[in-house]
Amino acid sequence: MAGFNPIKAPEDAVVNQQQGPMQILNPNIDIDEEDVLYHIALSNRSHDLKDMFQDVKFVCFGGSPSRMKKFAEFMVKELRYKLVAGQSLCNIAHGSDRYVLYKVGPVLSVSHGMGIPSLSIIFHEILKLLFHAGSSDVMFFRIGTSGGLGVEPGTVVITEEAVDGILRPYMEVATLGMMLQYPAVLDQNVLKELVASSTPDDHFQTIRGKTMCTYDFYEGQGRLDGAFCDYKKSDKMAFLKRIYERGVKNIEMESLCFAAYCHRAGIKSAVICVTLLDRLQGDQIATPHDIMEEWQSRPQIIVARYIKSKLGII
Ligand SMILES: O=P(O)(O)O[C@H]1O[C@H](CO)[C@@H](O)[C@H]1O
Ligand SMILES: O=c1cc[nH]c(=O)[nH]1
Repeated sequence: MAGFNPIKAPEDAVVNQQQGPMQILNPNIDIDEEDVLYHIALSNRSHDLKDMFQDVKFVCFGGSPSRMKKFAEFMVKELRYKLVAGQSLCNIAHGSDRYVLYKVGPVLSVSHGMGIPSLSIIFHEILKLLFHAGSSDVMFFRIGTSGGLGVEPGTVVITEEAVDGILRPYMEVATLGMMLQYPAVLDQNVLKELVASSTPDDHFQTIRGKTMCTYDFYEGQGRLDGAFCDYKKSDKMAFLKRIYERGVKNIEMESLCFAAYCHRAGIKSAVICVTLLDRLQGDQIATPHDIMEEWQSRPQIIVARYIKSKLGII
C-alpha cells in the first residue's frame, strides 16, 4: 500500500500486570467457538485444555526443539518431578512438526524457531492456550543463544532493554497497511531477581545489558561471512563499537518481539541468553559442540534457580 503508511504512536500497552486467569486482548476469540491452535495441533474442542494446562505458571521459550527437550528433562530433575512409571516426557505438540511443547508440572518448555516471525506465531498460540486453560499468574522466559559484544564467550546476558537493529526500543509490525509500534519493555524486578540469583560459585559470568534484536543473522548483525556483504570490516567494527558504547552486550533475533508481546499482554518476562562468541573478535561460531552444549545450559541453570525459588523448592 504505497503512500498509505502512517506510523502509529506506541500503543497504550497494558500497564497493569495480568492478575488472576489469563486474559487476552482480542474480542474475536469466543470461548464458545472452536479455536484451533494450528501450529501446535491443539484446540479448545479437541482437547481439555483446562485439565492439561491450568496449573502452568512458567513458560520457557528457546529456539531449538532439542534444547527445549533437554530443558524439560533438566526441570524434571530440578523439580524432582515424578514421571508416570515407564513413561518419558512427551512432546504435546507432536501432531505438528513446527514446534515442540513439553510440560513438567507448572513449567512449559516450548521451542520458537529462529527469528521474530516464527516466535510471533507460537507466542500467539501459547497465549491463547493459557487463556483457554484458565491459567493464572504466568511468567514467560526466553532462554537462548546470542553473539556477545566485548564479553567472554559463555557469558550469560540478562536483557535490561531490547532494541532493534537501529537501537529503537520498540517492535514495528506492518498491520493493515500501517506500521504499528509496540514498546519492548521488560520487567526490571524480574531482571534484578535473576541477576541476584547468580552466585560467585557459578562457573560462568552472569551480567545485565541491552540486547540488540535483528531480523537477520548475517548482514543484520554486521557479519562479514554471509553470502552477501557490501560493507568493509572497518564499517562493521565501527557499528559494533558504536552499539557497544550504547550499552549493547549481545545480539540475537527474538528479544524485541518477546519483550513487546509480553508487555502488551501484561505478562512478567525476562530474556536470558548465553553468548557463543565475542563479535568484536569475529563472526564464525566454531566452538566445539560439547562446549556449546554446556554453554547453552547456563541460562537454564539461572531460570531453574529462579523457578525453584518461586516454588519454594530448595
Ligand atoms: O538460540 P536461539 O534461541 O535460537 O537464539 C539465537 O540463535 C538463532 C540464530 O542462530 C536465533 O534464533 C537467535 O536469536
Ligand atoms: O552471533 C549470534 C549467535 C547466536 N545467535 C545470534 O543471533 N547471533
